Amino acid sequence: MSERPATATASYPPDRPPLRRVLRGVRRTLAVAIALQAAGALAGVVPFIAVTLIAERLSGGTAPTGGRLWPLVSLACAAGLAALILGFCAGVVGHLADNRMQLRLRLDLAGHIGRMPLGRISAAGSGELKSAIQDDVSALHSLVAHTLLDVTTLLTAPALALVYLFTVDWRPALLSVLPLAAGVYLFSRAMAGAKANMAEYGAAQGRISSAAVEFANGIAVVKSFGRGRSAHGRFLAATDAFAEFFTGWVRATLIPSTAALLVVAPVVVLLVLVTAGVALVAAGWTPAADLVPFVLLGPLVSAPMGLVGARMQQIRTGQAAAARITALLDAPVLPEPADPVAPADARVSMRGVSFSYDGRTDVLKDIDLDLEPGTVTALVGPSGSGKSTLAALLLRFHDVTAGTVTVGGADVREIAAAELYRHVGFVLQDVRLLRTTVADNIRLGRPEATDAEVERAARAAQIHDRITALPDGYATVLGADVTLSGGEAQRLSIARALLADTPIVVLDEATAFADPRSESLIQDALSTLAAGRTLLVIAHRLSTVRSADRIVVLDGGRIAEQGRHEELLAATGRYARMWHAQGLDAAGPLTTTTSSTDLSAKGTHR
Ligand SMILES: Nc1ncnc2c1ncn2[C@@H]1O[C@H](COP(=O)(O)OP(=O)(O)OP(=O)(O)O)[C@@H](O)[C@H]1O
Repeated sequence: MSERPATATASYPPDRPPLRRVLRGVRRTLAVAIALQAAGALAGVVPFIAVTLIAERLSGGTAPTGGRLWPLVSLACAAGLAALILGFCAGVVGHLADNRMQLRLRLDLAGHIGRMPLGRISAAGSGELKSAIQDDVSALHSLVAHTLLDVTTLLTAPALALVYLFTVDWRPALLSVLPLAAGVYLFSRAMAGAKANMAEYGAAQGRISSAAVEFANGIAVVKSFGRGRSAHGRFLAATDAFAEFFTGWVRATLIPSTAALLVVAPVVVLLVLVTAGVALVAAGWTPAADLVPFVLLGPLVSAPMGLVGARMQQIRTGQAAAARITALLDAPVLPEPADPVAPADARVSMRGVSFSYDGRTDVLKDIDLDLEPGTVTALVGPSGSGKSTLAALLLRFHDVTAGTVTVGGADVREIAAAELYRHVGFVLQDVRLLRTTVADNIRLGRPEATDAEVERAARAAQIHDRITALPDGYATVLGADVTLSGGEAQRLSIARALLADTPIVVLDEATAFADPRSESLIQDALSTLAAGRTLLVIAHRLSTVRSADRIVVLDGGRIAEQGRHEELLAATGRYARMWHAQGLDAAGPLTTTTSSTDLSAKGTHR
């Protein structure tokens, strides 16, 4: 990642239109493809011209000789062959440009996403990122490899045919322009308001897909409350609204667009030219022999117009994809320090820390907090009080809006990312497992770890027995061969953190989804992980953190109180109220039946 340019954004000048920006670096190759395509399209018209000349000579009254015709036949064949070869070469060069563009865009997107704040990446979700890297880049394929070349043909071949016809006789030449002019007029009427309608079309499609996702995600919950039938109400409303909008749009454009296609259809153009041409010949304005080129070449002038609508649609789709890609490439990245410093120890300190997601409302305000090496600090507080956000700042998922977060005396913004994650590890609720072997999943934080070290970490995390029961043990590929339960995945992520052996660990203590046995295994694994490390734990159940070295109570983004469990209980403040509200007494759980093992119970702290 560090070998890539300082920022991908710098190489995508923001003042240029998105399409120009994504085509950066392949514009010359693309220009060559377009030139080849134009030459091929022009060569493709030559056989028609040659045939009209042959017809002229055959009908000229004098007996044609082979010597006068063969050069034209040869010219027609050679031009036809050249058109094929040039068209093929244009296609190859266009696809080469497209390949290079796709590869570069995907690398740039991957590199850029790698440098974006992790918090922003989690918020975007895998769907948005996948659709930019995969779908939008693929949408540009049609544009670059096909549409631009097709448009070149649509513009060049009719132009040459028209120029030739004007050199023959301007009167019928003017006639052959008429269907094209009528087609352009009708087509522009059909396209009136297309921009606004396309925007509404995209928005309506978006509403359908979000309603569909919501429907699919929520169906289990909604059905379990016996409201299965109403679950798809929003989805149906979105599809109905879309159908209504689309029908209205089609109704308004159906007549002009059908008429546009009709007037440029080759058979219609032919009939118009023959009728008007015969009238011109009958009036003595045009020699009869001159009609041949018009009959042969006239349809070539207008027929491509029929393809314009589809090609314009592809261009719009490509432009929209380019806009989404450049918007992602413009998303701010976390700046990497120019002169990185290394943390001296496992001490964490926050001073005057405030943070805002939207730049308006602070979700953390003026936080001062110290985590002493080898101690357990629990973050507690109501939902939305800022616990996860505070932990995310230590992991540098986001940068603080004000104040500083230091690790071992160094500001996290001054520590190189790789160095920071050698010091700070995490086990979060939402465990992400890679589609690779169990062993490689555990090795993520220390790729050079031996098999024995991987197994030792797995044993300590209480997951070894489960792994050996998998079809290929540690070589089992997750996701493909087998899927782990939530509790198992969390123990595997604890094994990962144990192997990475970072002196500081951020832990989102979440065992709510686990059954009592799994929870007790997780608690044992967490206790092993906690031993000797600086631990910041987001605690949802106070019973698990009562022997933490310090409990910090967050409320509304501020530290409301902090201290040891007994001190906070004695203070009869917010913590004491939360403790009692969870059905606990001074000694521990009153009503919970889950494990009483707590995070610091087994730990021998450094
Ligand atoms: N990615 C985000 N974008 C915008 N606002 C966010 C984002 N994540 C959290 N928030 C907001 O920040 C505030 C603090 O949220 P946070 O998740 O840190 O609280 P929490 O104490 O961890 O809550 P919980 O216990 O429910 O997980 C909340 O108001 C939340 O809505």
